[in-house]
Amino acid sequence: MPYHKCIDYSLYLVTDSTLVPEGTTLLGQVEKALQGGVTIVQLREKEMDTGDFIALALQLKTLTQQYKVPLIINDRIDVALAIDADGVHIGQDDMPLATARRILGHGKIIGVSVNNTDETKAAVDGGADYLGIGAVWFTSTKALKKQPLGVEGVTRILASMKDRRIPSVAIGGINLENAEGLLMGSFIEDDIEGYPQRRRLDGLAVVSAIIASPDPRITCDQFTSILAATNKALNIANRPTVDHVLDHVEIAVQRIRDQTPMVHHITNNVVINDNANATLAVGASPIMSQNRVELEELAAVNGAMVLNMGTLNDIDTMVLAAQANGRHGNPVVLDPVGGGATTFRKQVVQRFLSEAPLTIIKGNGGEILSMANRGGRSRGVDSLGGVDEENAKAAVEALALQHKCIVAMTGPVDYVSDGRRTYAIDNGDPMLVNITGSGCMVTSIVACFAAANRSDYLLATVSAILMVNIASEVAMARGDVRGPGTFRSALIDELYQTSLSPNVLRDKARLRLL
Ligand SMILES: Cc1ncc(COP(=O)(O)OP(=O)(O)O)c(N)n1
Ligand SMILES: Cc1nc(C(=O)O)sc1CCOP(=O)(O)O
Repeated sequence: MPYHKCIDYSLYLVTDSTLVPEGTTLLGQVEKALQGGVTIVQLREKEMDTGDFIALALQLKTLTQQYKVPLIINDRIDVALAIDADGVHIGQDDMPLATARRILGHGKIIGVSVNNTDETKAAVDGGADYLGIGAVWFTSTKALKKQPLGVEGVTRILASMKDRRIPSVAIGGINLENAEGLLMGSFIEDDIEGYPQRRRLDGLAVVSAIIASPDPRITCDQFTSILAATNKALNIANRPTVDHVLDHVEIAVQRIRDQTPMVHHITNNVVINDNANATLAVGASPIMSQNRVELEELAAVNGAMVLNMGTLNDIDTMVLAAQANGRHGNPVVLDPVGGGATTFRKQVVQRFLSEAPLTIIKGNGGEILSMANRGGRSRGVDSLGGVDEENAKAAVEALALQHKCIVAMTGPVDYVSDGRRTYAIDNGDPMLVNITGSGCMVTSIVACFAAANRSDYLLATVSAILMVNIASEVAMARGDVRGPGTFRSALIDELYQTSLSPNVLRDKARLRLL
């Protein structure tokens, strides 16, 4: 099953088949590393013929998919395309980033090697998904063209991404002895335009210390413990700041408009027209088919899938459609409408959780609390009663960790989490509760953002919810809005591509990192 989740760069294995110990194989070493907690794998083969490279990459893809870990291909975009890998890593002497992006599109991860602040700026401005900062230290794995950076040089590069930060891993000479010093030593804290910024490496990229280890599982266990201990010591866990998220909203909106992803909805009869219009308004393309015959074909061209439980007709088709989208690597968004209201609906939710590859679950307070077994009252499809922040945070985090997906709980305050990072969004006009299906509209827009922003589904979800909420505030402030009827039309207007500029979003956003 393809990878659907947020990218965890924390323990990044870069392979080298020339370094595997005698009596072992590359695939065997990678499997042990995966068992030990590697979170992302890059296939790096410098001397292999294309045919052999593709054959090995396919085998590795089968393996990484079993562990739900993304597979990146070093340098070779042709190989990445041939095996439909999750992305590529390119160096300064490889294909230019803009060309790679044009070929691969925005659905794939592109990492770029950087060794100084100019390269860093160019990679960030050029739309890289992550940076490989190196070399930190001398290494016998590769002949270096530039002087190693040391911890100080890595820190300088991290600090240079002052107001635009993208995930960053360090590479070169990293082992169990120096990893902690690197993570602790390159941590920086500063204050940018009133926002406290904490920055640290998002991960360690390691070749020889893992691939040449007599037991990669134990080695990776030890790296994982070091990463956890430093996270605890620094009291952070790869949490992008509010400022970074706001930067991302601008990019995320633009990506939908550039890509016009198709979003397949199996949604409820009450909201189908509004869902389609909201999808169109943000720049995506809706298709509302419920017909099983065409679902595989649709999944091949879709950008994302919405499963909305409101009127629940053909549940088998919903599961099959989600699975088809999963096979094609499309994010699947579940809206468990009324999920806690009846025994039947609770059973359907359980079926989706076990059989559908869910990327994002978006529900109201009652639905999410019910799924997290923390109470949750519903009347029909409406949520009853308020949810205090502590309980909301605990519920979204627990559910996200349990199901390895993004969870969003919408209400007067919206909470979005991947289990490690949780955001609260205080925007949104109260008039939203007076139009039926406003929550379903949010789900459609979450799917649009997820379709076009696959490298970080948490940020995609936060961006989507912010956009709808701010659009509701802008709509309500208009002189021509007199009640729910005019508000509904105004909301679609404000979601429409040209009306809600990134600057308006940035000015109005009330977002908190919990
Ligand atoms: C995560 C990561 N960072 C840096 C590199 C180095 O890539 P590149 O500069 O292309 O050099 P080669 O790997 O091709 O020798 C990397 N591979 N991975
Ligand atoms: C592949 C690679 N790239 C580097 C860079 O500086 O960009 S250093 C490097 C090799 C890292 O190997 P090891 O973990 O065995 O030291």
